[in-house]
Amino acid sequence: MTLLIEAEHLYRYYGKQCAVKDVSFTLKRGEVLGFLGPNGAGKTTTMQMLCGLLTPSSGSIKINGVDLSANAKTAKQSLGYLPDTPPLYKDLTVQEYLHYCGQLHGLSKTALLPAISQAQERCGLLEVKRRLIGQLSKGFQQRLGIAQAILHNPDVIILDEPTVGLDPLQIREIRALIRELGQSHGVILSTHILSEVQDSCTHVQIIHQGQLILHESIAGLAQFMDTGILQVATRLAPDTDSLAAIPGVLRIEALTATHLHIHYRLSANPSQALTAAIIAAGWELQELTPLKKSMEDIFISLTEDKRP
Ligand SMILES: Nc1ncnc2c1ncn2[C@@H]1O[C@H](COP(=O)(O)OP(=O)(O)OP(=O)(O)O)[C@@H](O)[C@H]1O
Repeated sequence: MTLLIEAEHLYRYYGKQCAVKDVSFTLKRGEVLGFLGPNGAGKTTTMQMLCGLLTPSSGSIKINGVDLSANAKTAKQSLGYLPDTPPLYKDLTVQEYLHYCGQLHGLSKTALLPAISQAQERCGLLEVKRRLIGQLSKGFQQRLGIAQAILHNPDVIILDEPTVGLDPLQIREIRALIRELGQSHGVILSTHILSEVQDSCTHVQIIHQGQLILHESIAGLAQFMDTGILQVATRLAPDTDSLAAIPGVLRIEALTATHLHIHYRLSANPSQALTAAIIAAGWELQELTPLKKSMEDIFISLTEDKRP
């Protein structure tokens, strides 16, 4: 299967400042890659290089197997881009605007109308297609921004902060749309919102001071979320010495006589043995939950580790 994006050893200098350092990654169809990083980390610079708006100082980008610098026009046909501020003309109707965008994308006359209808349908715009863009809510304007990005049915969709400024209901709708797009395309979205990555993405990538410090599947993030602590509650006070003797248990932190934090070796999770021991002793188990780090905790620990 052809990779939709192959970015290899990307560097970008602004004068002497190196904004992006040796960034390499790939994107496949069916992946939604969340691109995270603190302010000034290099997200926009990287996204603009991927879209062909900024030339890398060195390194190479292939879009759907086509080299972006050698064959920009062909490579860009596989790309749809939503900048952080959608390029909308407020005096046009939704239909007129998409017509104009379709012409810019080079769609033929016969392809144009079906493409507009399909994009409107996918983005939930059919009910407002005759309305002036300036009169639409921010949520509908954002959907329209996405519609112009997918109008020519590109393989790769790049979305810069797609949910900024939307209300919670609109955010939920746009995230559902992104997940749906991810099933048949490859999507990259940049965001500051960590929950957005867990909610909409299949993969996450964190950039810090120009360098990638994490590229993981959302499933693979589980290993970073383990704290090695079980939260245990019982109705009757257990004998902590006998629990501490169970293989895998490192130490027991008693919050109260019946609420414990049991620290364990990650390679030997003692949940089953603890459950069995507590039940057998008649201490009445009420809770046994692994404590997990949040995305925020992971993000902070990864970026703090790399501070100069
Ligand atoms: N045109 C430019 N000229 C000089 N320096 C720039 C330019 N654009 C970006 N930079 C610098 O490059 C670094 C990376 O910026 P970039 O905009 O890519 O980061 P970002 O992760 O998108 O940040 P934000 O989340 O704040 O948008 C920053 O230090 C920024 O000041």
